[in-house]
Amino acid sequence: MTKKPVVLVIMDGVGKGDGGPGDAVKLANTPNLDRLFATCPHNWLKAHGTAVGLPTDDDMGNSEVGHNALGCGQIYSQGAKLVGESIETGALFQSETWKGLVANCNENGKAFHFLGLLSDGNVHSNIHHLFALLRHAHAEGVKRAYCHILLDGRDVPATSALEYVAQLEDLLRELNTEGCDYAIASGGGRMQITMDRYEANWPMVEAGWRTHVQGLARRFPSAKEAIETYRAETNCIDQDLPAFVVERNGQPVATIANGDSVVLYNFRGDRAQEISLAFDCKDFDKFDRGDYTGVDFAGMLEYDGDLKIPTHYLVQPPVIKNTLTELLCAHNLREYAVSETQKYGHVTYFWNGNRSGKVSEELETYEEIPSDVIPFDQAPAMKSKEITDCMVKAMESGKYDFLRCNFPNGDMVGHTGNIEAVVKAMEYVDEGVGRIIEAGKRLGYVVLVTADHGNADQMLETKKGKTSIRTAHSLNPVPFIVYDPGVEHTLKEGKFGLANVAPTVATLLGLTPPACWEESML
Ligand SMILES: O=C(O)[C@H](O)COP(=O)(O)O
Ligand SMILES: [Mn+2]
Ligand SMILES: [Mn+2]
Repeated sequence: MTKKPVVLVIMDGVGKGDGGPGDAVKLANTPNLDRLFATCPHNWLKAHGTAVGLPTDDDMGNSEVGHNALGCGQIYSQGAKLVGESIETGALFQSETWKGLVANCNENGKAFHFLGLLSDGNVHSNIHHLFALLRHAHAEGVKRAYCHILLDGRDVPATSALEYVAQLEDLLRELNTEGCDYAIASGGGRMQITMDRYEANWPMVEAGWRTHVQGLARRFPSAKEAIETYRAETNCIDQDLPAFVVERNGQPVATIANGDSVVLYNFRGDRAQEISLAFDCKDFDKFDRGDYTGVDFAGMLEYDGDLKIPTHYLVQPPVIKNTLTELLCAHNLREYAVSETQKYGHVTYFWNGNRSGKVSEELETYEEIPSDVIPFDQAPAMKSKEITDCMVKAMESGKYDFLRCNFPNGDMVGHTGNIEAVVKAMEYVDEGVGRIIEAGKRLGYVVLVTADHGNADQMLETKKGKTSIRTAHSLNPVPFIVYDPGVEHTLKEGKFGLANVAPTVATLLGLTPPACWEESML
């Protein structure tokens, strides 16, 4: 077995499509990837459902669960599953945190607010979790409950928001019993307010704060009217719809007032951390919170195990142990990771089991290239050139034993639904892969090419005979290619998933994968 240093290229959101008109990976001109598939050993890995710890094989993969599995060589039950189980067993409602939130409403006459992504995408949240929380709050005597809804259209069909709003309004009507006020109070598209990640765009979070907490957005009599009006005026898909406040008798239905109880019901951490900090931090300095003095705040999960964000949460996340980084550090091996802001946390925080800290400051080097704040279909190259430059430079330095990068293009442009731009995005990824392969050959590296889940490979979907643009991830398998010129590798036959990548990297580096890991493909 060779003991060359190893490079892992993660092409975010690049799976194996059906080769049809919605398969932007196939439509793109990708001479480098074509050559790799024609000449190198490769497998197709399962990147969705149970292979990455999600409840069922109907669940598409996503960056969190994908990078968790890639980085730890194991399959952990993930947030989507753990929250579902905690609701089912009732453990969530027995927690001190939940009891405290309810008691604050019942004993101090405060309102209960539920903030989160309104869909059944099961990537960041699940509307059924929200429904369970609302029902329980009502059964436990909470009189006033308000929903602050972030419209999805990114993990679910692009214009499906009204279906989820209708389901929520039905439940709220049922819970509006004598003396109760249960209502939607505010909302907006998830790419406009509240759900920024990795500090790419704090003004987005501030816009969410003004909407949910201060009631300062355009007012409508209902969420439905807000969505319909904005659609007609802007032609935007759900994720990009502007913020709105629901009003009644000339006043916002409810704003999040000092002392109220607030649950952020998203379970995934990347896009939940900034707004959590805004609610949770005493000395918060990212924007002016007005006359805010504090609320009883809880996240659905703990979003960062190292930074302890947020202070209070309802469900314990998977505690991911024995990661590849831990193994490498134990053997004094040096690692390097790079991406641009939008995926920087994916190759660091998600990769290392949702921990933002390092195992070893000395052995780990992480580099972030600032992302632009623009719709990515307008610039499908994103920072692929800069990521490649950094990677090649790190390879040339000869300092590192294991290097990884994430090219966001297939995924970030894929989510815009603009097929033409996604084709270009894939061509930029291919260029980056080509340069890294060339450097690998010149400098003596093994280069592995893979992905965390599909997206660019399925840009169209047909439902009930109607074909429309797909903005969500696909359920397709992803490639795993071994480029090691001059060395014969035989990949084992069998069914493999993302969790088989870390053991394969360990094997290439001459290390024995821990017994708790999945098996190496070599
Ligand atoms: O957060 C997002 O952008 C999407 O919901 C999921 O995309 P990702 O899992 O690739 O980040
Ligand atoms: Mn991804
Ligand atoms: Mn994505």
